[in-house]
Amino acid sequence: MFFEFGIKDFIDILLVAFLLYYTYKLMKASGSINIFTGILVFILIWLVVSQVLEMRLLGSIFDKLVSVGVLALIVLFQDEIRRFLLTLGSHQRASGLVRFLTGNKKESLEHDDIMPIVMACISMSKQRVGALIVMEHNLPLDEVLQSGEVINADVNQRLLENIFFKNSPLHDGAVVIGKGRIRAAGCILPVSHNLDIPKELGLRHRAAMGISQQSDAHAIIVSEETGAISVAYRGQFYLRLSAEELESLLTKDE
Ligand SMILES: Nc1ncnc2c1ncn2[C@@H]1O[C@H](COP(=O)(O)OP(=O)(O)OP(=O)(O)O)[C@@H](O)[C@H]1O
Repeated sequence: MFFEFGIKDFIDILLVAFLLYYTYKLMKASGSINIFTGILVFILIWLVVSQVLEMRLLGSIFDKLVSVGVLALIVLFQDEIRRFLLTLGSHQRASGLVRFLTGNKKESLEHDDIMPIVMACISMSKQRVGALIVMEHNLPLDEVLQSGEVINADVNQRLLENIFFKNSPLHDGAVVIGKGRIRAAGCILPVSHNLDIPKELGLRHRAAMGISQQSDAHAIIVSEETGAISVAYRGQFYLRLSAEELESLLTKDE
């Protein structure tokens, strides 16, 4: 019997390799790399038992475990799956196509809206005022918005500084900016449990990382301790940014 290997098989293998690599990257970002290794080992044992050794009893037990396991994995990794689909959907070309088909305009901040945010961060950094600002893009952050107080005001440097001023009742939590407006303050973000985050970065940074892993938002952090300005975006930190770096990161059209 000849083993035929065509272009379709090549694409098949390439897609599986891509899927595995992407799953690995997502799991690494969310700190669940050991679970990924465990699943791979389990699949390997399952294949050997049922396909190579053809052990029917053990094979059928493993088959049952796999069908239940798929459901368990969906529940366990709902955030990662959501992020994977989001990344696919918010890829520049894909979202461009969706906007073209639905006739929606891109909801991003204009350069004029970004400057007050950059200026506010620079000013707060100099005064060692801690801040956490989330910039909503294509994925709506309704749950996060509901956890805070509605503001619905123009993006304004002095208002941002006022919100994060130490004695302000709304200084705790995050400000969410979206659709060209300061939408809410005092918002609670999901905290990332990624074990790779350096120990010196506390809860403010973990909260920024959390929302960047679950959405396409930029999360800007001004450290109260060091005054450093950092951004979490798509599960990655950009630490100790200058004003120019912050501006270019926020205006970059992904
Ligand atoms: N889940 C969360 N959602 C929104 N804001 C949060 C969350 N967790 C913490 N914060 C904010 O972060 C503040 C605590 O920051 P903490 O000192 O732990 O962080 P940090 O990353 O070390 O930052 P800093 O360098 O400013 O100290 C809280 O007062 C609160 O305003």
